[in-house]
This record gives sequence, C-alpha cells and structure tokens, in this order.
Amino acid sequence: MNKLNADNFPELICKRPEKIIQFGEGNFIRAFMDWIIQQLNNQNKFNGSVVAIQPTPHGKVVGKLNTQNGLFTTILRGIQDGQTVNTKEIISSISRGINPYTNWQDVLKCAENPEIEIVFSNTTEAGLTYNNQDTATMAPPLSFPAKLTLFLYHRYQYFHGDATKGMYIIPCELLENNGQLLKSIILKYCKQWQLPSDFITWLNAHNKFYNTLVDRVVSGYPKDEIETLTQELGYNDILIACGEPFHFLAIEGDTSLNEKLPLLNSGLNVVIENDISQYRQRKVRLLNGGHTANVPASFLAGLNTVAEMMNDQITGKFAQQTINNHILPSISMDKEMLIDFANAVIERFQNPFIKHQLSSILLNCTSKFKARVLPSILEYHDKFHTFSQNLSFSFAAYITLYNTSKINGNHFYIEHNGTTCELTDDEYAIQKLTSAWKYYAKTQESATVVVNEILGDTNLWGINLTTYPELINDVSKYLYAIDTQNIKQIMQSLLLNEE
Ligand SMILES: NC(=O)c1ccc[n+]([C@@H]2O[C@H](COP(=O)([O-])OP(=O)(O)OC[C@H]3O[C@@H](n4cnc5c(N)ncnc54)[C@H](O)[C@@H]3O)[C@@H](O)[C@H]2O)c1
Ligand SMILES: O=P(O)(O)OC[C@@H](O)[C@@H](O)[C@H](O)[C@H](O)CO
Repeated sequence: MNKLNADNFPELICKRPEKIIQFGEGNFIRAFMDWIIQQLNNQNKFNGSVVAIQPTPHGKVVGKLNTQNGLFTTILRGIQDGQTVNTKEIISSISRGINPYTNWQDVLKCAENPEIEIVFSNTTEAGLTYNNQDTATMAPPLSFPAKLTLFLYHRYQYFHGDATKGMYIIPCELLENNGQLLKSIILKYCKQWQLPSDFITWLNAHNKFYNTLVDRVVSGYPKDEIETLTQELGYNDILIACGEPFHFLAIEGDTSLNEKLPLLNSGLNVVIENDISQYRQRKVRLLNGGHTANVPASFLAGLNTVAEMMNDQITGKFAQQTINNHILPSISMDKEMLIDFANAVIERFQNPFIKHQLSSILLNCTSKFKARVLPSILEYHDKFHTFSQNLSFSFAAYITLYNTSKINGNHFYIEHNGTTCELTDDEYAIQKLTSAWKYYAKTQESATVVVNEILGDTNLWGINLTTYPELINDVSKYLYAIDTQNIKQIMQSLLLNEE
C-alpha cells in the first residue's frame, strides 16, 4: 500500500505561498482550521498555506507531517438532518512543520516573510499560559505566548516597526476571551523582559488579537478501525484525523479580517461579530455542559462512549431530558436559537461514527462542572425557584466518581470495565473531593455531611453553595441513592417523574 507523501501523490503537494504560522499541530487544529483553509483554497478564495510549529519539546506530529510532506486525511462522518455524511479528503494546506527546539531560526525566518500575516494556535488550555521560567534569550522559550512574543519582536525589528507588518492573531484554545488573554500574557513578557516601549506601541497599534469560539468534535486518529479505513482510502496515512461534519467558528471583532482571510460567504459555518458571547454561552452550556452533566453517571453505569450513552434506553433519554428540560430553560437567550442548537447537539452526541470516550470528557471534571454546569443549576433556581432534580443528580454522580477513585503515587485513577483510567483534576480538587468521603457511612445524614463539605468549598466553586439548603438536601438525597441503589434505576425514576 502506498504511503501518503510527495513521491506517491506529487499532484497534491501544496505550492501555495505560506501565509499563516500555526502554533499547534494536534488533531483538532488540523481537522478544523487547516481543513477550513483547505476549503478556502479549493474555492480559490485564499491561495495560501500554513507553517505548523510544534508547541512542546517531545511532540512527534511535526516529524510525521514532514514525512508526509504536510499531507493528511480528514474523515468527517455523522448524521446531518437525518442523512448520513461521510467525507474523506486529503488536506494539503500545510506546507511544512517546524520543530522550534531544533530549528528556532526557521521560525524567526517566518517572521521576516511579509506574506505571513496570520497566526493560528491551539495548544490546549494548558498551553495558553504564562511561564515565569521563560526568558528572552531562550531559543525558543517553552510557552506558546513566549514564543509568539519573540516572533513578533523579531518581526518588529526586521521591518523597523513598519505599521503595515502587524499580524492577525487568531487563537483557538477553548478559553473565554482567548485573544485578550493571549495579548495580556504577551504584554506581561514584554514587561518582564524589558522589551522597548516602541515595540509595545507597535504591538498594541498594529496587531489584532481576536477572541474566538470553535466547535467540532474531533476524535483524532482512528486506531480501532485503521485497517478498514486504510483499505477504503487505498493508501497509508499515519495522521488521519476523524471528526464530525458539524463545524462552527465564531470570531469576535470587525470584519476587516475577512479581507485577509475570506471566511464569510464561503459556505463555511463562520461568523465574525462584535460580540460572540451568546454563541459561547449556547455552546458551553448545552454542548459542553450536556457532556459534563451526563457523563459521570453514564460512566458509573459502565458505559464507555458518548454514542453508547445516547443509545442506551435510560441514559440516552436522561441526557436528552437534561439538555432539553433542565439546561435549556435555565439559559436566558432567544429560545428558538437554543432549541435548534440543542436538537443539533443531541444529533451530534448520537453520531454512531465517533468514539468519543467518556473518560476523556471526565478529565478536569471539577473546573468543567463549575464553568459548564453550575451556571445552569443556579440560573434554573433563579428562574423556577426550585433546583433541577436532574442537575442535582448529576452533581451527586460527579461527587461519587471521586469516591471510586484510587491513588497510585500522585495519580488518581478509576477502574472501569476492567481497565484503569486517570482521573485528572487539579490537585486541590482531587484532595478535597476524596478526603470529604471520610465522613461517609452510608446514611442519608452522613451523605449530607459530605455534600456540605464539598459544596461549601469556595475554592472549588467560587461561591459558598451551602447558602442553598435545598440544593444540599437534593444532592445528598441522590448521593445516598447512588450509593445504595442501581444508578440507572434512579435515572429511570427521574424520567418517569417528568412523563
Ligand atoms: N478534540 C475535540 O473534539 C476538540 C473540540 C474543540 C476544541 N478542542 C480543544 O482542542 C484541544 C486539543 O485537542 P486535540 O484533540 O487537538 O488534542 P491533541 O492531543 O491532538 O493536540 C494537543 C495539542 O496541544 C499541544 N499541547 C498539549 N499540551 C501543551 C502545553 N502544555 N503547552 C503547549 N502545547 C500543548 C500539543 O503539542 C498538540 O499540538 C483540547 O484541549 C480542546 O480544548 C478539542
Ligand atoms: O475538550 P474538553 O475536554 O474541554 O471538553 C470535552 C467536550 O465537551 C469537548 O471536547 C467538545 O466535544 C468540543 O468542545 C466540541 O467542540
């Protein structure tokens, strides 16, 4: 079987000018931003390519990308409006990858290229951070914002502060106001490294940092079905990225960006608006919150993937009910927009082609529960003067998860269907959640002590939730029930209550 590379597919090799520098080469950014660039190139609207930079010292993707001359395949499968969609496309929008830890000068050379005017990034939430160990003399510094600071400083010096050589900077990390956050970290490095004030003026005046919201489920390399898919493709590709057909990109700012990157009117699901907060709220609460509110209980019920959760008679109905009747009514936004999105989310969760592991959604569950589910719990109460039973049950399932965790050195793990999976969370959260269980002796009263201990911790939730005795009561009731009854039976009775 042929390998996917220039020798075997010479006609596919990207000959378009490099116009974008991209920090990150993971599954998501390739199957989302690089796929978007491919669509624009297919329509002859952009005519540009991407240089991908490896963010961490031990990454392997850049090496693989270069052996395939930048080529990789996206496989996008799902059900859209009741129809099965299955597209396979070789993406040729990446010209090359650079390992900055061995070739930092090549990265700086890109700063000297006037045609490269756009920056993309996706380095996970952990990558969009300040690292006080980074210095201006490191080649390169470790963090992504520090690398970008030196990249921009080099560009400023090379072009002698030319006002026309600023960059359009589009981070994709799933953090609120990611563009502003990136800019603030860069300004912090400028201060720490005592970079000239003229550079800071140029940075502020001539570089645009955009806040974004990205949405597409990307499950990545299909290791479970690689043999079948390779036969179907007819070539070997070590960088296949699988995902769903759905995509949505919201960019906050003025539409002048569209002159450089013609995203609008391209048939792509992209908006560029002055305020993208409603798109963010809709996605974080219904989709991400829909995951985080439902996954702990389904995981405890022994299921492995989102599709399994949705196919199960009880957990599937429960997830739909929670999204439609408990999360959706808590959100103060145009109802029609919310209903359309909730329907699409349910269809996306049911996608039979995507093996989205529940265990991956459980990573860092505490911060996700706080940002994605707690607002629905509190706003539901504000609106209806009672707490949502489904969401109180979800809260109890999330707490139960930590009771089932075991410690090995510094690692917490859960045994699940004969395998172990890491329970990653911040150390304080793990310690707090597991230690609260020392009070627990399988009575309703002791369950209340555990819930008081956990919900009263302002470090975890930002507020003291024990000011809501009804919530304490409801969560304790379900915590006790989960410990003493079959978890699916509890979900079944919650379903029946609403019929
Ligand atoms: N996969 C999805 O469905 C999806 C959808 C929307 C958003 N996202 C976001 O994209 C992120 C990456 O997901 P993925 O599927 O591409 O994962 P991935 O493992 O394929 O890629 C992760 C990327 O982040 C980099 N990275 C990891 N830790 C880093 C650190 N500490 N500093 C700098 N860079 C670091 C890696 O080098 C790699 O480039 C997730 O954190 C998620 O928030 C993912
Ligand atoms: O990626 P996480 O771990 O922050 O959240 C898990 C999922 O909710 C998330 O990956 C969604 O599928 C994604 O945000 C869809 O765009």
